[in-house]
Amino acid sequence: MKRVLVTGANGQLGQCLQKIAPSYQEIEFTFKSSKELDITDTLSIPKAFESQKFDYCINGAAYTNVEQAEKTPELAYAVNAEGVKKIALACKKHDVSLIHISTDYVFDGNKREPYTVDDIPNPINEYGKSKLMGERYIQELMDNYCIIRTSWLYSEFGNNFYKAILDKCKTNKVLRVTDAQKGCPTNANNLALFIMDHITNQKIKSGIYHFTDGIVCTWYDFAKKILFENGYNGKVELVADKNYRTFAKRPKNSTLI
Ligand SMILES: NC(=O)C1=CN([C@@H]2O[C@H](COP(=O)(O)OP(=O)(O)OC[C@H]3O[C@@H](n4cnc5c(N)ncnc54)[C@H](OP(=O)(O)O)[C@@H]3O)[C@@H](O)[C@H]2O)C=CC1
Ligand SMILES: Cc1cn([C@H]2C[C@H](O)[C@@H](COP(=O)(O)OP(=O)(O)O[C@H]3O[C@@H](C)C(=O)[C@@H](O)[C@H]3O)O2)c(=O)[nH]c1=O
Repeated sequence: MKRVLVTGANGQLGQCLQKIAPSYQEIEFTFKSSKELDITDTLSIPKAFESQKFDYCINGAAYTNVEQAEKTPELAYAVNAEGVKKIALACKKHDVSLIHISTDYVFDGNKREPYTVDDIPNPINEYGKSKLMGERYIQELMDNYCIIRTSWLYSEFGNNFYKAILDKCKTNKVLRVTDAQKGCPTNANNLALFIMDHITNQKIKSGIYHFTDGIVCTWYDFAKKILFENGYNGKVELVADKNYRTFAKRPKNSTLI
């Protein structure tokens, strides 16, 4: 019987993991929401790790609001960098293997081809910088870890671009979506399965991995697909808008391979 602790359990990935957990009878999951285990809180971390011996910790806890991170970066760093450091130290102390999720936004987007794990990160926004700092802490402190970079997550859970576009379709006749960035939309349910495959088969060694669903497109292309899948074609007009205004800079190309 393997024991797995999941942080950030009520987030998008956390809920995908909760959905598939019953099909892993040989694994005992402990799901902790942000209220039950705050990864920035030096007291709540030891409490969780001392409550029982875990084999794995899946860190689904993160500050993921890319726009807000520009305005209050200290909150993003507290969770994505210092919080991750605290989790890494606890995992090391209790001999727990850490599965941590990182992002395509650690890259600057200037490369024309897809980014490999050997490419050097150079984030251009505060969210990406804070996530890279989290990665670096894990690499410095731990031997037994797996950092999985993924991108453009969507699912039936949490907040994501797919749901934002669907919400807008309910009220807007015209949608403006940028075609100035390309990347790989990834179903968070597939990421959850990939993580569980790692745990059940112990196939991959410590290090950094890239996981996506493999299809490269722009946000505009993705929005087009979302409209099509949900019967909004012809009902809502989709306009490609290179100049869609945002607070945070985003990489032009954050395709992962
Ligand atoms: N969403 C995406 O498109 C992508 C996400 N990723 C990465 O994948 C991982 C999962 O993302 P996703 O599930 O979409 O993110 P969500 O924002 O949906 O979930 C993150 C969870 O972390 C929790 N959390 C925030 N702060 C803390 C804290 N201090 N202590 C404990 N929990 C906390 C949140 O709780 P609360 O709601 O209470 O704040 C939330 O439940 C993250 O590491 C993210 O950086 C990578 C690429 C793409
Ligand atoms: C909702 C919307 C967004 N956009 C633009 C804004 C932005 O440039 C791009 C993406 O929009 P969002 O702000 O929803 O997505 P964003 O928060 O940038 O998504 C990112 O989240 C973090 C957590 C990650 O790790 C990344 O992989 C990525 O998924 O699309 C439009 O052009 N029109 C719209 O109607």
